This record gives sequence, structure tokens and C-alpha cells, in this order.
Amino acid sequence: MNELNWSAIKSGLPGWMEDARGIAPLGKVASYIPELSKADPQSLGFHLLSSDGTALSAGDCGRRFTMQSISKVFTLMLALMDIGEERVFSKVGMEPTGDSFNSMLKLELVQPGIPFNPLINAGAIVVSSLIAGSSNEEKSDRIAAFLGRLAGGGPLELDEPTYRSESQSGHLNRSMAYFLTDNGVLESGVEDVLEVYFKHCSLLVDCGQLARMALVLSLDGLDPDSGDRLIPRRYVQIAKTFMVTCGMYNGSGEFAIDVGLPAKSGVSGGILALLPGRAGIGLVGPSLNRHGNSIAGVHLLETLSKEFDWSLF
Ligand SMILES: NC(=O)CC[C@H](N)C(=O)O
Repeated sequence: MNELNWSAIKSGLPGWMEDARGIAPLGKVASYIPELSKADPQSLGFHLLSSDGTALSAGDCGRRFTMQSISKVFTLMLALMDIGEERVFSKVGMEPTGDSFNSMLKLELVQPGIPFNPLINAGAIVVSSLIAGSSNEEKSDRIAAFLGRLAGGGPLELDEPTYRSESQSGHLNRSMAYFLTDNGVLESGVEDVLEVYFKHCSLLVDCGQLARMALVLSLDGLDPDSGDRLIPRRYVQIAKTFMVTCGMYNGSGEFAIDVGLPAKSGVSGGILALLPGRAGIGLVGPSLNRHGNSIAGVHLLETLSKEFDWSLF
């Protein structure tokens, strides 16, 4: 296993962070969820955590932000653990769309009503309906506990203002959920499933927690401290594959070429990325590019990947 070149990363990072911050004005903070528009477009946080426990953080690392779409990777794995591969993939596909994350365009194409993949909004809404639990609260509690365990502690905390803001402004997500219901794809009522979905998008993390979650995936589902198996290897393999093909939405192809690592972004500006077997990365930069990915975050990952030859390809 290649050691990370810590001294070179440490000495180069301040300059690369500065360069990345410099392009933040070319992007825009998400405003379709009003609460997210309050984020500082210039902020940038980065945390790298390796499998031997060495960590490096830089910038606005202590600031917490909501996971948004990053949570979709984890709800997918939880649904797979709850009901198995066959049932999950009878409700959601495995193919990238090439469209934006909230597009409804392809919902009516090819397989009527079955979303193309679990990382677009329609697919993640379906996955939320597959999480085991006898009430919405129980489902949300199980998700927050699962994510918190991967982050190395107790349940993640919900950001109530973001949850309320998403719920009040989520007309497009609501219309997708009605469409899915009409096609018999959803296993629970529209408002029930959206409560679970909006709540997991509104769970708070910092870059260090995100990096630890990424490290668990880079270790194929093992806890980096105890060595306990937290997720079956097969489900991590599925999640990592989706991260490569769909994790950065319709920017996934370009990201695979420029960075070459499994990664997942969210509209709050967070990105979780991993170096298989070696390290997890958590970063946040709220100014987004046209695909909805952190513009400074993608730039920073590209710089690091090229500098240290991190691409898997
Ligand atoms: N890309 C994202 O992070 C989207 C998640 C967001 N909660 C939404 O439903 O629109």
C-alpha cells in the first residue's frame, strides 16, 4: 500500500487551498433551498484521514454543514443491509442519467417509474422508502445512528432550519414522489418518505466526520479503530461504483478523468472522497459549479490527484 507523502501534502496545501478559494467566485451557492443560501461562498475546509490514523486538516474545518446528497450513498447501503440487493434493485436502477440531480426527464423513459440510479433525487427518495422501521422517527433515528457510527461517534444531529427549509421549498422532490407513487414504486406515503429523505439530507457533519466516513468506505466497510465490520464488503463495492459513475451527478465523467477517485457531493458544498485502502477525505466549499458540485472542492481534489498521482485509472 502506498504511503501518503504527508510532508509534501502539508507544505503544498496552504497554496492549493488559496488557489481553490480563488475560483470560488466563479460558482454560486445553492439558493433553491433558502437556508443553504446563507453559507459563505469563500469558505473552504479540508480534512484527510489515513488508515493508520494520521490526519491533516486545513481551512474552515470546524464548521458544520448539512450532508445533502452525500447521505444518499449511506442510505443506499443501509437499505441494502435492511432488505438486500435484489429488492433494492427492483425499485431503482444502476445507470447514470447524464442529467442534473433533480431532473425528472428520464423518469418516464426506458423503465417507466423506476429511477435510473439511487444517487439522483428520485432514486434516493425511493431508497428512503426502503429503510426499515415502524415509524418515520425510527427510520430517521436509524439513519442518524448509522451515519454517526461511521463518523466515529453517536447519532448525527439534525439541522432543523435546513430540514424545514427543504420541506417547505421541495416542490420538485414532492412532485417526483407523487410520480413515483402513481407508478407504484414508493413503499410509503409521499409525506412520510419525504420526511425521511429531507431529514437525512439535513444531518450535520464537519470535514473530519466526513473523512472518517470516507475512510470506512476506503477500508471496504471496516471500522478504522476497532476493525469491526460495519458494512458488508459487497455493499461498499456497490456504493463505491455508484460514486464513480454517478457520485458527482452529470459532472461524474469529467471528475473521473480529472480526479479519478470515488466521491460524492452535496449541494451544501460538501464532498466525500476516498483513496481505496489508504485514506478518506472530507471537504466543504459552498460555491457550486454548474453541476452542483463544490467548485473550489473539485479544483482542490484535482490539484491533489494530479500532484500525487491519486487517480485509480
Ligand atoms: N444535490 C443535492 O445535494 C440534492 C439534495 C437536496 N436535499 C435536494 O433534495 O435537492
